[in-house]
Amino acid sequence: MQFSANLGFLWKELSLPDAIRAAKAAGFHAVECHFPYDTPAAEVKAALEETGLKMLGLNTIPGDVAGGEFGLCALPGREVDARAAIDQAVAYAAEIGAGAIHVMAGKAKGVEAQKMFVSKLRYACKQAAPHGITILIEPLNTYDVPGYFMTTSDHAEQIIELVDEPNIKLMFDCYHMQLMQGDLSHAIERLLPKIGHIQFASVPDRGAPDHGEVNYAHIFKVIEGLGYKAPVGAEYKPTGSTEETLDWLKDYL
Ligand SMILES: O=C(O)C(=O)[C@H](O)CO
Ligand SMILES: [Mg+2]
Repeated sequence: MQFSANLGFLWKELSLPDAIRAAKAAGFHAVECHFPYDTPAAEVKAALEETGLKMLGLNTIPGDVAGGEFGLCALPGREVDARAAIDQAVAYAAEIGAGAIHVMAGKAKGVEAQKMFVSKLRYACKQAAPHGITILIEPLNTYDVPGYFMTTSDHAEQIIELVDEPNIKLMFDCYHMQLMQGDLSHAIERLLPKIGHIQFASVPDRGAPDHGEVNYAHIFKVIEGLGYKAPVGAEYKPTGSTEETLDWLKDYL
C-alpha cells in the first residue's frame, strides 16, 4: 500500500513547501492538497522536485466560505466564476505536474445546477486533457456540508455518465461514503473502474484511521486485494501534531 498526505489537513501549520518536506520525512509516497493558490506554483514545484514526491491533486477554489459557499461549479448563474476557477486550477496543476483536479460543485440543487455542473465538468475535462490531468468529482456528506450538490456515489456515477469524457473520475472518500451509505468494501469493488482517487479518515470524528467505526486495516487490504496501486489519501484532521498521529503509517513503510 502507498499513501498520500493530504496537506489541506496534515501539517496545516506549515507552509505548503515545508509540509511537502514533512510528508517526505514521515515516509508518505505522495502528497495532495486542497487550495494551494496562495503559494507560488514555482515554490511548490521546487519542493516536489527536491523530495521526489508527486502532487496527486488539488481543488478548484471554494468561493466565499465565510459566506457559506463550498465550490462554484454547479451554481447556476456563476458561469464566469466557475470557468475562472477551473482555468486557475488547470494552470496551477499543469505547472506543478499535479495528476488531478477536484472540481468542487458547491451548494445547490435541481435541474439547473445539474446542467451547470455537467457543462463545467465537460469544460474542465477538455482543458485538463492536454496536460494529462484527471478531473475528479467527490460526493460530500450532509453533516459537514449541508446542501452540497452531490452527496452519494449513485449521483456521482450519473454525473460521470452525463459528462461522458475519458478523463472524469470519482473521488471515493471513505469518510464521506461511510457517513452517507456504508458498505465500503462492496462499494470500492463495484466502483473501482470509475475511481480516480481514494481518501480516508476515521468515522465519525475525521481523525487518524486507527479508531472509529471503520476498520481501515481491513479496507486497505480490500483496496490492495483489488490491485489498486495508486497512493491512497490520508485526509484527516490531526489532534495535536501530525507526527503524533502517524503510528498507523508505520505498519506500511
Ligand atoms: O472534504 C473533502 O473530503 C475533500 O476532499 C475536498 O477536497 C474538500 O475539501
Ligand atoms: Mg475528501
